[in-house]
Amino acid sequence: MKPQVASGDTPTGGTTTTEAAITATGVTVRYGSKVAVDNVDFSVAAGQIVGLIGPNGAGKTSLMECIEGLRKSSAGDIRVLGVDPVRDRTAMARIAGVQLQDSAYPTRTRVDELCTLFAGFYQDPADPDELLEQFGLTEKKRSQVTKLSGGQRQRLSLVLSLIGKPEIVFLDELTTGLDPEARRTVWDGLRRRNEEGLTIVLSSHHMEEVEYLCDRVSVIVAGSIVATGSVAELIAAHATGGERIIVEDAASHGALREALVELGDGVTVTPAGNRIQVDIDDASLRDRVTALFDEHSAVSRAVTASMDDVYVALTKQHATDGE
Ligand SMILES: Nc1ncnc2c1ncn2[C@@H]1O[C@H](COP(=O)(O)OP(=O)(O)OP(=O)(O)O)[C@@H](O)[C@H]1O
Repeated sequence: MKPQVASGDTPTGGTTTTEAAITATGVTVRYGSKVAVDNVDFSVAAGQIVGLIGPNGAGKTSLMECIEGLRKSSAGDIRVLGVDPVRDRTAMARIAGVQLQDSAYPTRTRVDELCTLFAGFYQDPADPDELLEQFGLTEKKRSQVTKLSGGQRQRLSLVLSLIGKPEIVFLDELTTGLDPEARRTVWDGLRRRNEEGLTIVLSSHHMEEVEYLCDRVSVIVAGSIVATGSVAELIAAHATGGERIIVEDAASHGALREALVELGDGVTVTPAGNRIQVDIDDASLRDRVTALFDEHSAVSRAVTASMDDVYVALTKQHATDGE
């Protein structure tokens, strides 16, 4: 029987199970005495987009490299669509594509030549032109790889990871260095591939990206997965329970800030550039806060909780737990 994995809540409150694309149990990665990944269980259902987030050095790349088969874990068991990624490199190359953080390609080669070279590795490759188009590189087709910008090279490595028509792709910080338009192009291209059945595992430091793309997200801190769920589940469980309001033009609102601080523990006042971030944890103070805004003629806007809040709450909590 194929391994199954819970893939999320159904509208009736139960959970659905689908074929597991990845099952990783008890994965540990040690570098000498350093434990970079500590007895982690991680699973991904086929057809999902799953994100790994966490601070620098948390262990995201180490865990992903083990799942990709590029690194042998110190302990644990990993299967990718039933394949042992370290032992069966040939099967792994057939089913999985990998976009690496620092990809080095022959520098004098042109983009289209490199795509043709990669396509030659596979029996039934994807159409490189279609991929270049999908990820906004058609105009760079005849450019030497060395003449591409960092963001264009990043997109090229994504195209190359998809040329073998993988069933699952691993993307490590995929849009780092991309401008906002290129980022949207990449996200939309990936969504389309996902709709065609591609399973995607990505690590990211961009919470907006995770919110836009991911069906499920795992948060990794100091080598352990500390939370997993959909974006909505994580926000409901871990984002600040109160209300957040942003006040513009902090420079002219010193007195307002002092008055808010005097309200005590139920209100947290945080300077944020030329804005003031006001978190109302005690709802009974809401009217007094509003009255102060009116009194000081402050321009304010409420913001909804996001993955940023989840990230900050969990990394703070687990950094403190670890102390
Ligand atoms: N080859 C290595 N030798 C020794 N230590 C390593 C090696 N690779 C990673 N580490 C250490 O293991 C820990 C986890 O690193 P890893 O690269 O997996 O983290 P990450 O979450 O991907 O970080 P980032 O967000 O910065 O990419 C870090 O403390 C790092 O210094």
